[in-house]
Amino acid sequence: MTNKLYDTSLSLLTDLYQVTMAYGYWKSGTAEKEAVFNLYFRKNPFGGGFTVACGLANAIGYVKHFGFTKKDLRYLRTLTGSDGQPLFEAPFLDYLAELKLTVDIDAIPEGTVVFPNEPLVRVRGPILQCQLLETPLLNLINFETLIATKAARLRLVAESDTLLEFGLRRAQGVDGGVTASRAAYIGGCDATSNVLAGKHYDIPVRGTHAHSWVMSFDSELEAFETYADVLPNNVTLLVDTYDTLQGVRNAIEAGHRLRERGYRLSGIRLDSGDLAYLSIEARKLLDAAGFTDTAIVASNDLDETIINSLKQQGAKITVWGVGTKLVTAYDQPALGGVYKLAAMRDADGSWDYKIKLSEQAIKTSTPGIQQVRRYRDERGFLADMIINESEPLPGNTVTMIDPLDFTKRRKFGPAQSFDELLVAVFRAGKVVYTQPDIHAVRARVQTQLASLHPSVRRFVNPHIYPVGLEKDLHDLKTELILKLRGTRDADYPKA
Ligand SMILES: Nc1ncnc2c1ncn2[C@@H]1O[C@H](COP(=O)(O)OP(=O)(O)OP(=O)(O)O)[C@@H](O)[C@H]1O
Ligand SMILES: O=P(O)(O)OC[C@H]1O[C@H](OP(=O)(O)OP(=O)(O)O)[C@H](O)[C@@H]1O
Ligand SMILES: O=C(O)c1cccnc1
Repeated sequence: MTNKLYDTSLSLLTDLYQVTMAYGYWKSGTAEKEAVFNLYFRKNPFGGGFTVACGLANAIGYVKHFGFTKKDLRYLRTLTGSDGQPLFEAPFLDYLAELKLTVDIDAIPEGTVVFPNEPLVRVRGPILQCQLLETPLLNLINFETLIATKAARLRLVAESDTLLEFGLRRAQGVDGGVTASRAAYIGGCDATSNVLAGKHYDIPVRGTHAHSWVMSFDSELEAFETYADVLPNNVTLLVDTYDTLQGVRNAIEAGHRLRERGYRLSGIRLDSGDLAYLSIEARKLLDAAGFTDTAIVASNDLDETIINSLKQQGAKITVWGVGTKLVTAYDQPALGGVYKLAAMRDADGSWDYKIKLSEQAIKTSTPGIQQVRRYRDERGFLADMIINESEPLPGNTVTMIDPLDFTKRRKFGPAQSFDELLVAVFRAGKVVYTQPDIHAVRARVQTQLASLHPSVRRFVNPHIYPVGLEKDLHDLKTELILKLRGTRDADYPKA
């Protein structure tokens, strides 16, 4: 179910600085040094309280097919520096020609709800290889995670209504369209209008017709009757080309003829005007004519806020077509996922933990070979604790510390149930993970959302789901910060 686009090597789908750093590691003899990087984001998108992990399937496809082709290397050979001389020596390009990834990758499965600062993907292996994967992994995970989260928000407001993704025409290019359709389906859409995405990803495809169909006939009624004649088993008529309520009457007339032929008028679509008022009036007309099972579809720059408002206004819409604002993540066009070095193996075999300092505490990275423990009870998820997998935990009872306020702590005893979220995906460069099919991933999103407290799911000032660091990891991070800042203050409040 991965995009066929990734079935060929896309090793040059990276930033130049990854290749120049790779050259630097190779040239300075550190290419094989073992490193660990974590991919995470710092803020839930759309001002929400949760995020839906997505994009792993395509990331697996990318890593699986990684390798520099002769053509890639021929291109790299042409690159020059400021003195006009080649950037890369020939032996480095020979090294890339032979390069086979040997990394271990652990990741949180697609469809899992995730929160800021949790590693969604952890890459461990020779630093040169980890470095080359930074940009493509961020590209693949950031976008699909963003769109799946947007779709999950739409699903929450649409409740049991049908949600159709109509975004291809407004999407950010070809892959932006195809990949958005996949993530939108996983997040909770029921179908897409995007036929290529349907074929690639086994997503149901659905659709109505455009204004051009109506405009190409002398009358709207003739357009509707012809459409019903040629596609009697797929009749949802767009009624707003000239006068919406007159359009509904014409649809009803076409619907009567359809009925006589043993078919049904599946729906009408509203695409302009006051969708609450028009849907209520259309519903009355349809019901009075006996078309009680004809659905009212609405489209026109919809998003979760407008759908929510329309529902509160009593709109009689049960099918929502959402395009632009879904596939472009209109109100937040990027997820700010980052990929940070968290540890390097020393010559003596021990880990040298790494952090990136920042003036803002939230932006200081966390060291360690991170795993996420999600504590839960029978009602749902309680809290997520990031642990350092490479160090033994202090005992049966573990303490979780809020990374932004070390006085906020929580203890979890041995009886408390938890799941470890990151699972093995690659070992020594080989896939060891069985990707669930897209429908199972989509279903997972809904069970995960149901395990979140409603206060975390709400859109306005959502409750912040607790994510903390295990105490030893917190202490390690504090010590590294102090060391890097050159502070040796014994009085510094140690957790
Ligand atoms: N009752 C309503 N409450 C809140 N928002 C609505 C309601 N009805 C429609 N909308 C939304 O308001 C916006 C209206 O868009 P716009 O100004 O383009 O008007 P329009 O009716 O589509 O006009 P046009 O005929 O030019 O397409 C759309 O995003 C639409 O989804
Ligand atoms: O509004 P969105 O959420 O992006 O949903 C997709 C839009 O694309 C179509 O409009 P368009 O004017 O392109 O073509 P049409 O003639 O089929 O309406 C459709 O009617 C929707 O309004
Ligand atoms: O099928 C539809 O109604 C449709 C498809 C794409 C964009 N807008 C509407």
